[in-house]
Amino acid sequence: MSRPRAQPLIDMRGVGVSRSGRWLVQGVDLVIRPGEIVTLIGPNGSGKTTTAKTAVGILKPDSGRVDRARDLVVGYVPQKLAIDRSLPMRVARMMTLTTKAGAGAVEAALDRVGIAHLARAQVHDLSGGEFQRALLARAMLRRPDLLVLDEPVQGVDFSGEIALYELISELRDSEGCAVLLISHDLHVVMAKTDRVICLNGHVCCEGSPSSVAASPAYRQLFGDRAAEALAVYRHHHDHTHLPGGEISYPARHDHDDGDGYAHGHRHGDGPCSHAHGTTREADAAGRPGDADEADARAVEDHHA
Ligand SMILES: Nc1ncnc2c1ncn2[C@@H]1O[C@H](COP(=O)(O)OP(=O)(O)OP(=O)(O)O)[C@@H](O)[C@H]1O
Repeated sequence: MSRPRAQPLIDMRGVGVSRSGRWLVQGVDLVIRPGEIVTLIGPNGSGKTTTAKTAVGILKPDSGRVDRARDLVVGYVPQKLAIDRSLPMRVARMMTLTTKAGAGAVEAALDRVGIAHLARAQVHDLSGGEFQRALLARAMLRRPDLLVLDEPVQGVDFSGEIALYELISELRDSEGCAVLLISHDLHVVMAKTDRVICLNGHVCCEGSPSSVAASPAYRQLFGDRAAEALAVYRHHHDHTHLPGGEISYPARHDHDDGDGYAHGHRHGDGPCSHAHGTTREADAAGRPGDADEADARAVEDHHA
């Protein structure tokens, strides 16, 4: 699965897609290297799905070119699924609708995303977060070089959203796959994202989450308020969930509750305003030693 860094999995240059005489996207450059997490953001209709579909070969470009690594295996979780969730179907069955896999592999994949206990559950009984995990597990069954996730946090509440982003970055680390993530949610960009590409029919700007948030093109597109609402989340692996449901804390940890200052506490010591196990990387202007995040702005999230 690991390929030399010099060889991109996807290399799009000047790509345009046109329908009915209208350019849906134009002049898009997108390079995805092995193990990278690249996030496409942009308003509704800005061409994120079109770009992702063109990257993986579902759509053909009308201009420019797309090069893909030889034998590239893609795990694609589309935004809209052709699965009628109201029909009776067990989770384990859904896993093998599009990919051949034995019962052991299905069980392992569900276990990997934390829902092994739901293998025999009905798909229509799953919560939004569980359903997204099942789709992730199904995509991982293919052992992809590149995982493409179109709006993976749809139908997921705020803390579930953070947990899903965590899971995605853990899968990247353990499986070594690259991830192309699509989001129109400007409030949260996972901290593990290597690069954000901001689209609006063309690439407006690109870079680390914090540099994109600070860029004039991003601010022009989404406004200063949106730029300030971009929060970058970090996870501190500070505790272990024991089989009996108890939580073990090996040591105190430092975190930032959004006031710009890190301080130590443990869950259970008192009120903890952030989602379980996750802290917000707030206004890094006041945080020394994190140059990459230097321009990050974070304000109270709009989900609270
Ligand atoms: N087959 C098609 N024919 C004509 N127009 C299309 C087609 N597919 C997409 N479009 C249009 O292209 C534009 C980009 O669509 P796309 O789905 O790529 O945007 P998006 O950024 O993913 O949007 P969203 O955040 O709403 O999912 C939209 O205006 C859409 O209506």
